[in-house]
Amino acid sequence: MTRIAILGAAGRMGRTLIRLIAAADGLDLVGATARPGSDADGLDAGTLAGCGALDVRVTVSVAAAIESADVAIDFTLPAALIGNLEAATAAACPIVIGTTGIDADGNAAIDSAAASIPIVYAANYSSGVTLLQRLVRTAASALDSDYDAEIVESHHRYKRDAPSGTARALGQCVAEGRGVRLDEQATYAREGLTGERPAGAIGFQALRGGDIVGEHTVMFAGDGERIELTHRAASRETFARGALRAARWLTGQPAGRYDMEDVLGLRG
Ligand SMILES: NC(=O)C1=CN([C@@H]2O[C@H](COP(=O)(O)OP(=O)(O)OC[C@H]3O[C@@H](n4cnc5c(N)ncnc54)[C@H](OP(=O)(O)O)[C@@H]3O)[C@@H](O)[C@H]2O)C=CC1
Ligand SMILES: O=C(O)C1=N[C@H](C(=O)O)C[C@H](O)C1
Repeated sequence: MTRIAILGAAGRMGRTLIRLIAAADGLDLVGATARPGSDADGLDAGTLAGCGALDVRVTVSVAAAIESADVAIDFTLPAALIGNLEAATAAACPIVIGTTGIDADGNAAIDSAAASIPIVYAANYSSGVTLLQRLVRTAASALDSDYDAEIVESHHRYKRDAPSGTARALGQCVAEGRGVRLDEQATYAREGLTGERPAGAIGFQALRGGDIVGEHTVMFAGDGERIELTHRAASRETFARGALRAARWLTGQPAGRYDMEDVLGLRG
């Protein structure tokens, strides 16, 4: 039995994860957190998620939520990440992180915590996007920079960060395939008298609307042809199933920072 604590239990992903844990064999929900001041504090986590009471109270204390957990799963907001990492490190609790919009300090905090506990971080836990990242790296290394790279992502109206973490990760794959630095080539959105497109730019466009779960296209536009690699998620369960797979896998790993390629055994 893998005992799991969900950090961010009141969110769209948190509730999806709780429902899947409740329905799964071999998984047990033992803790759940909400933002301090949240109406969800003190509620039964299963009732909150809409799958019936699970006898697990939502708390604002990360330490209490992870006390008896084999692994924590974090789908919160960037502002919560450092505190969650500190609590996981203090409790020696492995953690799967799905939160996006993390800045350089947050990223450094993950690296630092990974020196003492095992951590999986992925901007997208779907198997399809994990494969897409490989395809994009391959395409970018095969095509010269006359093929302009543009990344277009679409998400629901509630999403708070842009471009998506997945879009940034795909941009990183283009940069790696080309052997360049993303921070030197990235162009975010366009407006006004922009001038001609700089050679080698990696463009990002973010669309927001309705209930779109998450769609990403990487376009390589050349003269006379273009290649488009697209992934469309139709359900949040796709991400949640991947995160649960990562959680099961992580409990057997030594301290270190891992991603979905490690979880899926795709590393050469
Ligand atoms: N890696 C992946 O595969 C995926 C990543 N994501 C990412 O996961 C994150 C969450 O997405 P989603 O569930 O849609 O967003 P939501 O806004 O629905 O959920 C985030 C939840 O975290 C809560 N929260 C904020 N601060 C804390 C805290 N300190 N402790 C506990 N809970 C806290 C929020 O509470 P409140 O609303 O009260 O502020 C909210 O309930 C986003 O960064 C998103 O981009 C999403 C899908 C897939
Ligand atoms: O906020 C979301 O919903 C999603 N966020 C992740 C991201 O920023 O890439 C993954 C997925 O696209 C859904």
